[in-house]
Amino acid sequence: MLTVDGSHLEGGGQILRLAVALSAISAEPVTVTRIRQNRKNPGLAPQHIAAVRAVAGASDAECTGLTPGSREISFTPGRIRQADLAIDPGTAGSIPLIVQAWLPVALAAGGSITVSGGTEVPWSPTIDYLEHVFAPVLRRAGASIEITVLDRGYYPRGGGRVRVRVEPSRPAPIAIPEGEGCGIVSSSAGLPAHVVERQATAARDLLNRELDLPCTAVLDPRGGGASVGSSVTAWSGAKGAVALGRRGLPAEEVGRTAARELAGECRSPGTVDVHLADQLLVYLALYGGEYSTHTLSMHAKTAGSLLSEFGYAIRCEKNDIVRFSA
Ligand SMILES: Nc1ncnc2c1ncn2[C@@H]1O[C@H](COP(=O)(O)OP(=O)(O)OP(=O)(O)O)[C@@H](O)[C@H]1O
Repeated sequence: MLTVDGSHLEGGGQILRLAVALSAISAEPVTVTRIRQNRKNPGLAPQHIAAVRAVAGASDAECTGLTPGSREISFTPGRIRQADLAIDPGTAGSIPLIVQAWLPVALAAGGSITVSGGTEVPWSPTIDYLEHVFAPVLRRAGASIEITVLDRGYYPRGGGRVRVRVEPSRPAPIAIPEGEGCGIVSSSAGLPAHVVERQATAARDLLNRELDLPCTAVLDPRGGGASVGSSVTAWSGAKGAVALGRRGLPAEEVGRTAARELAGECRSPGTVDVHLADQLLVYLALYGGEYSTHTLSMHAKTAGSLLSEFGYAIRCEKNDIVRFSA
């Protein structure tokens, strides 16, 4: 039984999600203590519980301590099995983060998950980032991952629903393709149709000016669902950037924020953006390969040290560029 300290100031939820996924994959029971201890709202939030339940469903695990506010859980995995799961945190908890907890486990045996909650949530990848930045790296390595957005759900109301289906696969080592051009998804719900157009135009204009790359934009305006909100996700190759709308923020500014961040990522050294760098580490550990980014983030450090606690070795060389390999 491994004991993992979940009290890091940054990446508290990440430690928990990754710890249970690694427990399931390595068949090593784990206790996570002092969960998000130094946060304003310490302990488990509904989205963390949902992520643990998703991993437990894919690995027939027994858990204790899975209640809101709990500071300690134990997770005893069974056998990874093909399962079709439905997970609903009952809040606008991030669907992409719940899916990311489940995915490395589910890839071993295949299966599906339908998750309710938020497709666009602050401090989290958007669902478009999952589809266009994160998943393509794994698909290129041989994973079969199908993501269907049934409803978008914007923070704080949520109400989104996403189904992800994977085939059993053992992907080849991670290798990052060169980006050719850029893509944009501009989305909204419960707002006038011109919002998605203005967001996309502002993002495309800035990217054309700054990067001189051909740019295609997809507009996804939806009528009244449970939530009101908007987002822009922009990407080139395995570098992406997201921005969320909010009341009082001009639509153009949402588009420019995502585009500016993407332009910055594209001008920086490395093959993936700083967020994808931490999200891919578990796959690097499982399948081997290499990639690089410009900054060693706290999230990447945290994921790297957790992987080594489970016996997975990742090499990280840091010069003017940060290279990860395994
Ligand atoms: N703008 C972004 N684009 C892509 N990925 C992002 C972005 N912002 C955050 N992420 C990713 O989301 C994850 C956030 O993990 P973290 O543990 O901080 O969140 P959390 O589960 O909400 O934790 P806590 O609830 O303790 O704050 C990280 O993998 C990070 O790379």
